Amino acid sequence: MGSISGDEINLEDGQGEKIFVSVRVRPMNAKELAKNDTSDWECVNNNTIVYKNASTERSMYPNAYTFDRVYGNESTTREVYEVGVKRVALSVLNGINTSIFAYGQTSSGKTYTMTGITQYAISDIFDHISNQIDREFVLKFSAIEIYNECVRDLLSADGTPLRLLDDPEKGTVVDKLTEIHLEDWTHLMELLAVCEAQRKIGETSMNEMSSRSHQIIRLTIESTSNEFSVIDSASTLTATVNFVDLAGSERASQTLSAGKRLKEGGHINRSLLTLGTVIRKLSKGPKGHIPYRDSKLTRILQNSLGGNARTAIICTLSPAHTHLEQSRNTLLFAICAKDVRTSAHVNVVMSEKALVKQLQREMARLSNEVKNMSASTNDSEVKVKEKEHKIQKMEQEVKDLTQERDLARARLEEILRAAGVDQNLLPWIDSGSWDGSSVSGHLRGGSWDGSSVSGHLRGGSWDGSSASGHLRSGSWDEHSTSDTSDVAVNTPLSSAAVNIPLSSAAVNTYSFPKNHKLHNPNEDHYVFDNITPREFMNQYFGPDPTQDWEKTSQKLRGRTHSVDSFKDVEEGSEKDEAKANEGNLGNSHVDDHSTRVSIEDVTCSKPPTLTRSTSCSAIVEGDSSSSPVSEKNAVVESKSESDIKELCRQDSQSSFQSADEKEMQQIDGGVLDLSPSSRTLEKVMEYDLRGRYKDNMVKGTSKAVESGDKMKEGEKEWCLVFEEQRRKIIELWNECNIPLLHRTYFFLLIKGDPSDSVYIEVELRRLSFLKQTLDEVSSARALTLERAMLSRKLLSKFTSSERESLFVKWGIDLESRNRRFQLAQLLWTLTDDFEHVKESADIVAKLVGFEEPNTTPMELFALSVPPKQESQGIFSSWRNALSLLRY
Ligand SMILES: Nc1ncnc2c1ncn2[C@@H]1O[C@H](COP(=O)(O)OP(=O)(O)OP(=O)(O)O)[C@@H](O)[C@H]1O
Repeated sequence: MGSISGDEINLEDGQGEKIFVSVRVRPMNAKELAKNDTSDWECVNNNTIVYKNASTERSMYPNAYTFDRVYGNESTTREVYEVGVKRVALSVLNGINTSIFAYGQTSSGKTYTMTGITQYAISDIFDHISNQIDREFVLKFSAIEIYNECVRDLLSADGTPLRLLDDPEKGTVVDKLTEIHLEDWTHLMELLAVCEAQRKIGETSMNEMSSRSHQIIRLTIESTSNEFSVIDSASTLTATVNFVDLAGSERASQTLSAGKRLKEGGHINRSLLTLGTVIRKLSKGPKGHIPYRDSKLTRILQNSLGGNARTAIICTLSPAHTHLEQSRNTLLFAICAKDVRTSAHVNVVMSEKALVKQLQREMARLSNEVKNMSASTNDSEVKVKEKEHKIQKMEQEVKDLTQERDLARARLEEILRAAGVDQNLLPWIDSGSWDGSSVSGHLRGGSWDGSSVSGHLRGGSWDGSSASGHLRSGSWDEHSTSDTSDVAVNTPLSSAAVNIPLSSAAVNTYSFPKNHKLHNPNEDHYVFDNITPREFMNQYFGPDPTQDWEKTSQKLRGRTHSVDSFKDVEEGSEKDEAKANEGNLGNSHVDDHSTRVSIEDVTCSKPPTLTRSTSCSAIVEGDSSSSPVSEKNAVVESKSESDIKELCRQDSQSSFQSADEKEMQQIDGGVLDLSPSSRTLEKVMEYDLRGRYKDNMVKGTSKAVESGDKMKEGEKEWCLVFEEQRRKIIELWNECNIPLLHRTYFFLLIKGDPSDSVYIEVELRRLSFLKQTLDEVSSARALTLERAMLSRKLLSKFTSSERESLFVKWGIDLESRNRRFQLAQLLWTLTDDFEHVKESADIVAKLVGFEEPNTTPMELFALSVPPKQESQGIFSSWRNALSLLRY
């Protein structure tokens, strides 16, 4: 792939690469001018900014500061982007992780600058991609904010704080972060609007739209060559670009903060202080303790600051004398940042698709060489022997390659099948596969010089001698249960890199298969195509995470026991998150403590222990302390235990594959793992259960007949009830995606004895509660998107002049997309009837005029109006709300 900018930065200077630091001074704003404040700073050339009033005061601070670039108050964001920042940002296209930050005091212009920079950079990325015909690109978009030391997913309606996990290869990763396959510019604008609407902003006396959180927008770019003629190009490059808009440092006295704003300010200042300390220490060299872990911000940005990333920092200043101290602090930060070095390198990931193609190509080449050797006949006897020896070695190599190729292919097919991709579209289906054995025939008769093979292989990033070894020792091997689909060529890997969902990846990733033609997610499509919000979310945001009951319930608990490769490194503050998390749950979904305990029982993934009741029936025990029957322990018959062990083994083997696909494999008798599918197991269990249950019945009946007795009416009834309850349980298990392990235990141990009724009822209650919770979470998620899309639709009901006068009435800045979007959402919330939209708009206009100390109109509105209800008109609720507010 060609370089995207002429002036490439040299990555190999031995000491790493310096952060590109620029300073931008914004113009004086209306408030500063009204107070007759003076402007303190002047950019005397492209690199130096000086303090203008040096002669009037004696100060310990320097008066002139030099940086990679400085921009005066007349500069445009385009200029700031074009010089330096662009080069750093676009390195992502060459497989280098990059980060662009804006740092500065509140109201100094960080959001103003970063909004433009983000759009210019992504626009250039799109342009570059559209001009590349020899590589295929996959873009994934994600966004978070760090608010009051909690990490939130800006693309999810669920405000639950996300956890940070330490991954040995990727560093700190945000657990369960939504990642969306980015389609085009319109899609990007939609996503940025959703982020803007979701981001916490608030009014302070210094900035009426002050960002109260740090925002990180992340774009991951993977590119794979279409052509596989050169070994290097068979690899996938994958890298991320972060656009970081930090919250501004602030002084409570200046921002006149109190209450909520003061608390936010405290968190903001603390994390910026840690960022400052990290930068200061890094500027003295990477040795010694760097306190990355002291704040979520520095943990997340660790790679961008001292690790594998190319970084640019734009420090923004207010020129006003009132802010002199803050401006000097910003410049001191910038001075330290100048000396920080990162060690960016190209991230190459070899996807299995590339690997299969590469192996195939290599085998074809060997085949040709063998043919050529066969053609040569005038060799001496010694030389013929030598060649025969080489040929034997090569035969072995060919066998190895065949095996590796087949394994890589099988693995890829497995992944594609899981993603629902039509396998007929796979590139190698039609191409004649090369059969190693037929080559042996050629080899025997001819002569051959194998030296060129290893020479060729070693020339690339992949080397023939290590090909099979690399595969075996890499992150993938035939029996691996790892869900990583790629083989690393250079470490570290920046992300899993095939464009298909991997069932249990660290992030909640969804991207569309290459052949999937995605419609533009525009609101017309959504509003008029009778598509439900849930379908819409699934289509555009990927599979609903709430379908995965385990993950969701773990999220609800704020803690996980999952056995993934990450090390859980949560600290005190994250315990708070978990608490907050539970608090949320308590407010929204959970009515009583006992129910929450129940759900924990069901969701606990630590290996259950078996207990049996005195009635010889048993239950699954997730957490013995919370089980009402845990004291009644007894040993389960050994036969069942071995059954269970076997089932557990199969369950763990089956974690990657869906029930359907395994069943398919079983039927096909294919090359893949043939362990029984969960569905098959379920059938076995049903059969088992029915068998035992029927056995009991038959025995009971025959006994009854023998004794001339009739089966008691109560027993018959119980049998019917049991049958019905069992059916319901299976239904709920399927709906809540309950793991096979739990199902297995349950049905091995509950045999239909009347004394089991209590356990069955407990199971039913737990499942019903779980189902209800999952439904609520997923509809809340759908609702946010629905609002976002519909609000735009509603605004489009107005002519442009109507819209303008509406915005004027609403008292909002026409340029402020964020405000407009929020108000449009508001508008949508208060009407479910398009006829009333204009009337509603007037009411919004009134509401926006409503002032109350410490409460924004939006907050008031959120408090007073219930969420959209389906049949009952929200319009009347709105009117009621308004009358409550004495309008
Ligand atoms: N270079 C500039 N030219 C013109 N206006 C600017 C410039 N920089 C900032 N502004 C204006 O100054 C105001 C504050 O800017 P902005 O919200 O970007 O500050 P911020 O640093 O992000 O503040 P906070 O940290 O409080 O979020 C906005 O109204 C913005 O339009």
